Amino acid sequence: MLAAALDTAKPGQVPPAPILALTNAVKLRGSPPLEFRLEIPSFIARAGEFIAVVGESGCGKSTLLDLLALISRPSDASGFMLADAECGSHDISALWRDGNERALSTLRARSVGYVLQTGGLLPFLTVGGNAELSLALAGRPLDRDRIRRLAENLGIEGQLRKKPYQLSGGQRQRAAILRALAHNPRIVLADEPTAAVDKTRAGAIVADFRRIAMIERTTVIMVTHDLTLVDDTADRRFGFRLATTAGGGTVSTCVALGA
Ligand SMILES: Nc1ncnc2c1ncn2[C@@H]1O[C@H](COP(=O)(O)OP(=O)(O)OP(=O)(O)O)[C@@H](O)[C@H]1O
Repeated sequence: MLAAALDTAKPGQVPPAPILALTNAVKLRGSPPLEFRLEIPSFIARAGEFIAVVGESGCGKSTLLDLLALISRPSDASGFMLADAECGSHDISALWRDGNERALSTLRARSVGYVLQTGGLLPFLTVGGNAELSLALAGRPLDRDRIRRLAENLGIEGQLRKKPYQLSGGQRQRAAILRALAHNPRIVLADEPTAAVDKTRAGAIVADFRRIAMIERTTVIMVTHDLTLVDDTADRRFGFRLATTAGGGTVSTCVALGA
């Protein structure tokens, strides 16, 4: 795995450059005294890594993903960088500070893919149509060969003409992964992508997801409450350390977990 390769890199070998780096970030939710405060001292992702974010309900996993997806603005951050294939590095803090919604939404569409717990596919489009829409929203030319190849790798090439309601739960999640990868984003954020399927199917889906992302050199950041699901898959893991403030609020600190 990539992390293992990095750990054993010979002196002088340069690890892949970060494509996403968030430093000394804070996100506040709610208001005192029952405020929720998520602290992220350092979250760095490199090309092709599969990173698991693990934690109990309410610890801030979705809050973290929304920050990384450029959907939600950090309350504070000393650094926030996203490297885009087309235009190089972007200072995301500056884009939020300047209210540059246009640049943020372009980056979101081009550089980020999202897999939701229950698929999040548009119900009125076919599986193929959902994937094609990702390319269109990212401003990329239609590439049916790419979509077919990804679908074959995910074992759903026979489902491309079906609508989401005509699929099984596992097929729907595979279709959501197809949609998230279709436009060749640098990063795919997956929020409990296998929550709706049984454990055996979940393991197979995560393994296929990891294999394809590695081929594509796409970074995957996957949220799960089940560490065993990503034990053999993840290059690195992040968790959350929770503390209660005197006023009854919560401080959750996102920390790297040991290998
Ligand atoms: N709009 C809001 N106002 C105030 N607090 C909020 C708001 N939304 C979420 N929170 C609080 O923020 C904390 C983190 O929520 P978040 O959804 O990120 O947790 P999570 O780890 O993804 O949980 P789950 O696994 O249950 O989805 C929770 O304790 C929640 O109560």
